[in-house]
Amino acid sequence: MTLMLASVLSREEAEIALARGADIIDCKAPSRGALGALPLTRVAEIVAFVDGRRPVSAVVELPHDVAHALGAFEEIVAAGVDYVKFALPATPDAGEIVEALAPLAARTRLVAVLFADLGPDFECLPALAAAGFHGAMLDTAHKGKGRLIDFMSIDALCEFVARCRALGLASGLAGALEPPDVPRLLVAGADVLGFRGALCAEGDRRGALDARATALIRDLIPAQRGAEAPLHADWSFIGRGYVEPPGANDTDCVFLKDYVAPVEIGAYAFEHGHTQRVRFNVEAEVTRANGDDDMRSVFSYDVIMDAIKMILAGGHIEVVETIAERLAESVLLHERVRSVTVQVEKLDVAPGAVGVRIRRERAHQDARRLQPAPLRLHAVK
Ligand SMILES: O=C[C@H](O)COP(=O)(O)O
Repeated sequence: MTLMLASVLSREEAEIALARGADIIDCKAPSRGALGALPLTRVAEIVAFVDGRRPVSAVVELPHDVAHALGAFEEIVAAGVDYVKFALPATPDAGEIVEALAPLAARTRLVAVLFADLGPDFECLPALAAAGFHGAMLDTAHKGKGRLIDFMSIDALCEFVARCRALGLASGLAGALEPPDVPRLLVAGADVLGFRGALCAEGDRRGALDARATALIRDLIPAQRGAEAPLHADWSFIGRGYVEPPGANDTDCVFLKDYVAPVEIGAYAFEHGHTQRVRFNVEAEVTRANGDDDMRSVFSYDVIMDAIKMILAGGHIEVVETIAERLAESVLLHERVRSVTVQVEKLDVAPGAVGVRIRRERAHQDARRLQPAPLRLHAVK
């Protein structure tokens, strides 16, 4: 299950985030950059207000020397937060910093933040796990220069999440995320998606938290609906519009037409080690949107393109049928999709095109039984 983290700068904003259903209240000073710390008194105020109703996280700005760093961490822990986040620099002394924080990690939940736009080194993940860190989060350092997804492909993000999971680390994704990013990122299966800008009026992270914007993000992330509802039941709601209006039976077609990508494909020896052009045509029959111009009620073609990219990122594939089956399977994970037709064509083996077209559908009730396994279509390196 993916939780929603909302970064707030005051008790008043914490109140909005709480009322709109954020799962984690994150204390942060957006005016101080990507990972700016709030004054301790403000953090303590937010902790007191939240009063155990949700976990609270807070940012520590890492001072230059380790001795002072430990002091800063101790102070924030004393303020009563449940998680402490800090930016782990991509510098040669990162290992030393992690080691120095190991004693603290034994008694508090530390989360190292890596910046996707500053060449993050995933090789630090095993060291974080060995030092007893709670988790690792990807964010962006330079706000206003792009979203997380601009700096890292969906398959790289899936790999980050999978590596964290394999090491027993919680994983988080953030970085100027916008509402349409949510259904795309849910596929990665991260433990947390973090937001600030998307929760503010006009998407301005330095502005005030906005209740409607916060509610939109909340609605796009499936929430646990009571103890009787198993977490995995929500997996089937991934995608824009996971809330299906009762009695909605009409369908429309969302399609991807003539999408051509270089693919390592072919069963012959001569087809290995290089790519050939493959054309994709996908038609998803989806429950009709309610026409209210609200992204919560539609299924996105982005999701189809992401699924293709993730499948191709897995490396060489022998036959077009495999791609078609995997693609149909991923598209059908989305509750709104009733059936899908996938056509995959190789363009470089004959004057025209050769390939396969398949149509797959699922019974409505089957969607509820889908497991929450993240869409990991290739081996974790
Ligand atoms: O920890 C999450 C963030 O505060 C992300 O902020 P942002 O959505 O403005 O990049």
